[in-house]
Amino acid sequence: MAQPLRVALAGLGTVGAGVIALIDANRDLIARRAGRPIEIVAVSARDRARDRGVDLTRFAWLDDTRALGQRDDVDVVVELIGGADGPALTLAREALGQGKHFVTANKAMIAHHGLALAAEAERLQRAFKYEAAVAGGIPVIKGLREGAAANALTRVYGILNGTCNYILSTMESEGADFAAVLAEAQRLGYAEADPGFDIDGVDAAHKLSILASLAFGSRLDFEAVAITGIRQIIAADIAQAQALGYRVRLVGIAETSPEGSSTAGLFQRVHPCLVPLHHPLAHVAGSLNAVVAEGNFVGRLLFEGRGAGAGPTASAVVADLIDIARGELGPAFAMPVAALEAQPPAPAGERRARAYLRFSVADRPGVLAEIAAAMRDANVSIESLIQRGQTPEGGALVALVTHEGPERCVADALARLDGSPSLLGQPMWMHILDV
Ligand SMILES: NC(=O)C1=CN([C@@H]2O[C@H](COP(=O)(O)OP(=O)(O)OC[C@H]3O[C@@H](n4cnc5c(N)ncnc54)[C@H](O)[C@@H]3O)[C@@H](O)[C@H]2O)C=CC1
Ligand SMILES: N[C@@H](CC=O)C(=O)O
Ligand code: NA
Repeated sequence: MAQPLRVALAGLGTVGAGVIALIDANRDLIARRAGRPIEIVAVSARDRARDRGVDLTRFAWLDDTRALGQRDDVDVVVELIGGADGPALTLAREALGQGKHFVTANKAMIAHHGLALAAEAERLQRAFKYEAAVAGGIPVIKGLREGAAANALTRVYGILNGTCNYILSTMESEGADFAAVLAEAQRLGYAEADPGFDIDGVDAAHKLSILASLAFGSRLDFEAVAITGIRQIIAADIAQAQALGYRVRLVGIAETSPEGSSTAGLFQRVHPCLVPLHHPLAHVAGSLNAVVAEGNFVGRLLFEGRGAGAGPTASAVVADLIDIARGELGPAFAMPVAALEAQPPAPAGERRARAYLRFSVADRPGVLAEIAAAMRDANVSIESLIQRGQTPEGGALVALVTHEGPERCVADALARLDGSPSLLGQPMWMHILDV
C-alpha cells in the first residue's frame, strides 16, 4: 500500500479524543477508502496526564503545540484547540508556512481569519479544510462547495448550534430549566469552552458567515451578522409558541437580494425564531443541526444530522483527512479566494415578516392600550394578542403576533415603548420563519 498520510493532532478534548477513537476503530476501512493508511504520529494538548479513554503512548508528545507544524514526519496538522486567535491561529500559520496541509474544526478562527489562511494555503498549494467547523458531522461544507456548485444559491439557513437546540428542545419537551439543560449540554461535550459563544448566538453566527460565503461565493463577512442569542427566552415563550402552533429554534439565515431591490445586498442574521410545525426545522431536536439551501436548479436541499459531540465531529475531521490522502486539496471556499466578491450588507428594515413580541408589563389598567397604540402609531398590524400568566420579573405576560410587514415598523413600535414605566424588562422579539 502507498505511504501513510502522517498526521499531527493539536488538542485532545472532546473532538481530539474522538478523532483518535475513530481512526482506531475504522483504520482498515479508512485505508481502503483513502488509498493509503492515515496515521497519527504526534499530539499536543495542555495536560498530558489526563485520562481521555484513548492510548496516547503510541504518539510523540509535544508540549509546544506550534512545534507540531515543524516536524519533518508530519504531512497534515489537525487543529482541535479552539479560539479565534491564540495558539490555534499561531499553529495554522506555522503549519501552512512549513508546507503542511491543515485541517480544523475551529469555526471562530475561520470566521475571523479563514480567507487569509485559505489564501495562504492556495499560494503554497496546500489543503485548508474545515468540514467539522459547520454543523459537525453533516457534510454541508462539501455539500455546498461541491454538490450544489452548479447552482445559483439565494438563501441558506438552518439550526447551527447543537447546544442551543438541545436547550430549547429539552425545555420544550421536559419543561426543564435553562441552566440545568445547559450544564447537561456541557457534560455531553456539545458546548464551547465558553458556553456564552453558544447561548449568545456567536457560534451559530461564525457558522452562518462561513455558509454564506460558500453558498453565494461572497467574501466571508462575520462582522455583518446581526446576532441575538437565547438568554432572554423563558418557558412562557416556548409555551406560547406551542399554543400558536410553533416551536422556538435558534435559526441562522443568509440571503442575497439583487441590486436595485429594497433589500439589496447580503443579509445575515442569527435570531430565535418561531418555526411553524409543518416546517422541517421544527422537528430538529436535541443536538441535531439542519441546514436548508435553495438553488435555482436543484430546488430545496435539506441536510440534517448531529451538529456536535465527539463522534459526529470526528467523522467530519477524518473525512477531510481522507480527502487529503486522496489528493483532493481545494479550494477551501466556493472558488479561489481572490475570486470571491465582497457583498454589501443588506438593510434589515425593509424585510417583510411576521413577528412574535413578548412583554412583561405592570398589571394595571391602560397597559394593553399603550402597547396597542405604539403598534398603531408605528403602522404594525396585530394578528393576535394574549395576556396570560406571570413573567420572571413578576409582571403580567403579554404576547402578540403581528401581521406581515416591514421589520423597521416593529423596531419603531418597540422604540416608542422604550423607557415606558409600564414595561418591566426588555421586550422579546422573535421572528416567525415563513420561508
Ligand atoms: N465539541 C463539539 O461538539 C465541537 C467542537 N468543535 C470545535 O472543535 C474544537 C475543539 O473543541 P472541543 O474538543 O470540544 O474542545 P475541548 O475544550 O474539549 O478540547 C480542547 C483541547 O485543546 C487543548 N488546549 C487548549 N489550549 C491549548 C493550548 N494553548 N495548547 C495546546 N492545547 C491546548 C486542551 O487541552 C484540550 O485538549 C473547537 O474549535 C470547537 O469549536 C467543532 C464542532 C463540534
Ligand atoms: N458548541 C457547538 C459545537 C459544534 O459546533 C454546538 O453546540 O453546536
Ligand atoms: Na460539517
